[in-house]
Amino acid sequence: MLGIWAKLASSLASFMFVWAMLSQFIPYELRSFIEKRLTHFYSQFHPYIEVTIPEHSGDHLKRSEAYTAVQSYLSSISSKSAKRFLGEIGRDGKSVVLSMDKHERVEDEFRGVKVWWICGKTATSSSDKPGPELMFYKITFHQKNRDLITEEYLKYVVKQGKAIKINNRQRRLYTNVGRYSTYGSMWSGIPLEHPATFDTLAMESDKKKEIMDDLRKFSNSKDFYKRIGKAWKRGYLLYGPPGTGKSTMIAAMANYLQYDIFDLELTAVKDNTELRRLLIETTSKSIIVIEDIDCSLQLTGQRKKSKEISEYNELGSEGDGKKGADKAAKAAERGSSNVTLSGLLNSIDGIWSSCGKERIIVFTTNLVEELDPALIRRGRMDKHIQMSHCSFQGFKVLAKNYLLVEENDNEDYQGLFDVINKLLSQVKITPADVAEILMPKSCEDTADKCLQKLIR
Ligand SMILES: Nc1ncnc2c1ncn2[C@@H]1O[C@H](COP(=O)(O)OP(=O)(O)OP(=O)(O)O)[C@@H](O)[C@H]1O
Repeated sequence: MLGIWAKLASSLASFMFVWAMLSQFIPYELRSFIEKRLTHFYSQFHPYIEVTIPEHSGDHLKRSEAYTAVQSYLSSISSKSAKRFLGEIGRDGKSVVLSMDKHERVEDEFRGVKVWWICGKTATSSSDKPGPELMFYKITFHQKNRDLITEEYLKYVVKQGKAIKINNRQRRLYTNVGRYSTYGSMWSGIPLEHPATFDTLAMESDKKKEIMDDLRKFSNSKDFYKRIGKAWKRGYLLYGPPGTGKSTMIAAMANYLQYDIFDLELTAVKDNTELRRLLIETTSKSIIVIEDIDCSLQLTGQRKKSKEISEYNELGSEGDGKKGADKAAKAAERGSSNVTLSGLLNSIDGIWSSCGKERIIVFTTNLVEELDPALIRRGRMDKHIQMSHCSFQGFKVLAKNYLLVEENDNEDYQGLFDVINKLLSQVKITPADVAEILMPKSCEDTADKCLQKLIR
């Protein structure tokens, strides 16, 4: 029996070899006609089904989403079973990204059912001559598993592949530059490499957990938003004194969800039309940030503006002088932008209701009570988060970040931590100030000394 199969296999191999040699001399149209007929003939007796996922679907020049998702999925599983790889340097310039080599076969298993993937190239045809070669992935499986594979496995592959792609992609921080770039965009992007995470954020742990749960729930709620007929968006208002970690929180949010950040500088936006265009250009899975919204908009005219300038100048003289002065300058400058409150509200509501992509918008402010209620009403800014002065829990996070010490590491620290705990309940100090004091400035600055300095 084995002998018959061996003979069959060897004749098939010889046939394939001869065909490969001969086919080079056969005109393209005739060759593809014969190949189609042979494939049809072969499929009559073959109990396996093949599904091809081409690089491009239809006339689109962009790679199809299914193709790139399959590619990411297969790169992740092929490291286990493929024998040959194509290696490429990743976008970060350091990591090596492996993908399947041409004609490499990769086996996968789904609920006990085996499938085989192959990566190949095919020549496209235009009316008179062969077109460029295009890549494809082909999956082969037994026909008895048709429903499982086409209805469940392929969806699973695309979902997994998209998640892998998002995790691997280099996230970016975009700012609006006030003019068009060479690509015709008003946004200019750089890699987002802010290291802040919720672990390093000084804040009470239950408050952190509540925000993380809210973010996760939002990003997993595509179907929910579709069902209730609302745009897939969520607004956060972060308010509190300067130096309490509002910008740090935004970076932690982006790192947690693997989103890009679009930092919108409203004072650089000419008018409402330009604002609308900027918002339309933002991509899915992004956080649109308007920092210091109170300084960015012409809310109630000149009188208010001059009041703000003096308030920020006072803020500047209290502590973080540069920031206070910056904000005063911003408040003075904003008269040059013609963006109006109603323009902002219409742009935000308009863009979000018309596209099905997930977006978070964050406003930050030091003066929440000054904001127009329409701007921050629930439904627009769904979650209001107060960033407050440093609590004992927040201090413990900073001590761990900056000095690598914890309360019960030894008795000395325990004593110092107790004093700090008591002091923090009486003194208002921002996490930024605590961080600055805890930061060792020389080799002599031991953890003990930095903690003593904070107490003083
Ligand atoms: N809650 C925090 N957790 C960890 N680090 C913090 C926190 N708050 C402030 N810091 C530190 O202080 C610096 C300034 O903080 P950040 O810019 O996030 O404050 P902010 O509230 O956005 O200030 P502003 O309102 O002036 O923009 C940060 O670089 C960070 O090192």
